[in-house]
Amino acid sequence: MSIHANLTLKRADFELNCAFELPETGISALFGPSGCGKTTLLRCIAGLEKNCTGTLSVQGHVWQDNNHFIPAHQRQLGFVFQQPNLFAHFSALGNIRYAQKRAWPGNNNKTIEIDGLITLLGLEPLLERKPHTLSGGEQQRVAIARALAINPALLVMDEPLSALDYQRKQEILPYLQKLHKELAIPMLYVSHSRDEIAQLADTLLLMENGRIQAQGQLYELLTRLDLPLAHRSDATTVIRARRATPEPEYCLTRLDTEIGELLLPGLHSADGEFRVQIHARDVSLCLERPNHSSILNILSAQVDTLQPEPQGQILVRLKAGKTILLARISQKSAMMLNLSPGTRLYAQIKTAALVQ
Ligand SMILES: Nc1ncnc2c1ncn2[C@@H]1O[C@H](COP(=O)(O)OP(=O)(O)OP(=O)(O)O)[C@@H](O)[C@H]1O
Repeated sequence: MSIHANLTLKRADFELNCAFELPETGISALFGPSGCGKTTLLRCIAGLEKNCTGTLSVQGHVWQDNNHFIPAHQRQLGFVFQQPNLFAHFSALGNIRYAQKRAWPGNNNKTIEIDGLITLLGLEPLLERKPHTLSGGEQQRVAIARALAINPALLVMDEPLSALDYQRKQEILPYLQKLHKELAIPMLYVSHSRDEIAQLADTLLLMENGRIQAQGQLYELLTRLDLPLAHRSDATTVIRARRATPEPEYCLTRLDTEIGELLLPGLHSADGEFRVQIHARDVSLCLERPNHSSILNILSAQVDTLQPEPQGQILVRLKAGKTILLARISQKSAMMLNLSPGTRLYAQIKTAALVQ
């Protein structure tokens, strides 16, 4: 772990008390209800809250402890806000160069090359344009490049997509996925969107009422029944495919996953990690393998836990090999199938229900 934090901040009507660790690379998502303290925690990390006490070390450098408090401008941190806040009088390239002139010295292979960054974020056609001529998503891509151009030891993003409409979000997400794959920088990403987190995060920090409620691998925390995510109406399992192979004849993609082969609509190609989401409400269960079904994705699984939910529903936590899958079915169905922990069954998921 390269980032260690144990931070406290007391306000008249709010107390932050967060202890956590972040890995050296990858995206850690900070997720929690409105007002739980996510932005306050980021401000503490950035050194913007003078009354924040405790310890924080990033990549071996102490940013604060009982005796030291490194001021904000001396913390090797890149910050991306909800609004891009670009300098209006500079071009896109001017904004990036401005940050580059103030860049921290690199250490070994961790220096970020500006040309590579421009390519990674698809900025070549935009470089000479002024911010007011760019779309919100394009401006945000420039803002991300600017934050990375200072060669940060940690990149923090506070709901970077929240000001964008659905279409612009979909345009920018692949760039964030590329950053995630290609940059060896730890990123802390705040979002209200469970969907964004499922697409981007490796690690999850769940926050509630000023505290870190749980932290761990995204895949595990999404399916833990003692945590709130599994109980939301959009509860989901994220499945990692090792490879995605297009099948043009039916406009489908065959995914080679840890739980077997899955078919996804559309044509995708990937030789490496490729994620799909399976919503609990889209998984149906049967005791015998169906032979005459339109559903193409049929997995062998075993009931791990059953948990009754409101509205006559039941959450079924399934084990498919070593992978956990959630199914939300009616209590009546669970009773008719006589489900209990250990029951062997088949989980069915329509191809159209798989979400990339
Ligand atoms: N400058 C401030 N002065 C006093 N209280 C504040 C200040 N900023 C935020 N708060 C309070 O601190 C608490 C945490 O707010 P914060 O903005 O960190 O939450 P959040 O999880 O980021 O919320 P959201 O998801 O809505 O952005 C809230 O109770 C909020 O009202």
